[in-house]
Amino acid sequence: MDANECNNSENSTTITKQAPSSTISTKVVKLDEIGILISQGAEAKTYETDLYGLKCIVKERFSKAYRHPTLDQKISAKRILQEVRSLNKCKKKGIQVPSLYLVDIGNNRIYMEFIKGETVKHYLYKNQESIDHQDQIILTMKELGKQVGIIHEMNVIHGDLTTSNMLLRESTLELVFIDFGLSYTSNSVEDKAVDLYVLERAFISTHPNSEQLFQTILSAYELTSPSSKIVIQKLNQVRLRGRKKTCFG
Ligand SMILES: Nc1ncnc2c1ncn2[C@@H]1O[C@H](COP(=O)(O)OP(=O)(O)OP(=O)(O)O)[C@@H](O)[C@H]1O
Repeated sequence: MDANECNNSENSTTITKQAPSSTISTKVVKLDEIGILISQGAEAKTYETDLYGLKCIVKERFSKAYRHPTLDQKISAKRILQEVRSLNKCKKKGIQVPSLYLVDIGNNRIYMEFIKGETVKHYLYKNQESIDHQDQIILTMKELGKQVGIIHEMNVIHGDLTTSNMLLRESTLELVFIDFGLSYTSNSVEDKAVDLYVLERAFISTHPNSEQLFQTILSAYELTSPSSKIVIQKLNQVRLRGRKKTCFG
């Protein structure tokens, strides 16, 4: 496969330089032929496939016809590298994210661990009203707040914190963060507060009566570091701005 190999042991990722062109095949394997399309977003298609016998997920960014091809390739490569960087930083800190198997910049693809489980969105839809699941839901919300706090402490902004971008591993019910395609590095309190605001809006718009759940997330977030208190104060300002926008357009 024509790829830049990404060796993701627990602590390191190396993207190796491409082999001399005489030694590699130029045939690009079409993912439609070898995988099952499981999702198509605005920028990428996600497939489930098999890599040397290992079930995996491949995320392929597709080109945008309205962008100049060279610029398009640059933007795609930048986003892929940013996603890879964020995944690695999180992995190193012990945050549950899919392990990286291969990065294929030439074909705008990332191959990663397939997480067997369901999205937090689906889990809450099914169980939010069930008395039997309340303890597990609260545990998951506390874990969510703590993990986002650690992610922010590393100055990683996820960029798309929604309950669709968190999976619960079937075997352990561990929370796994996915989709770092819009992530970036920033130490700005404002950026972290906006990340939380996106999560809050996602909760309010997707899960009815979830104010208490979000409060549980914030309480756990607040405990992660001294600076997280400041982020929550900023969140109040971001909320006010959001309301003004909704009221006055
Ligand atoms: N590592 C994984 N293991 C299992 N399923 C995954 C994995 N990564 C992604 N998925 C599934 O594929 C879907 C889309 O993945 P992802 O969110 O990364 O792509 P996207 O194109 O950026 O999507 P979106 O348009 O929702 O932002 C997820 O909602 C999830 O159901």
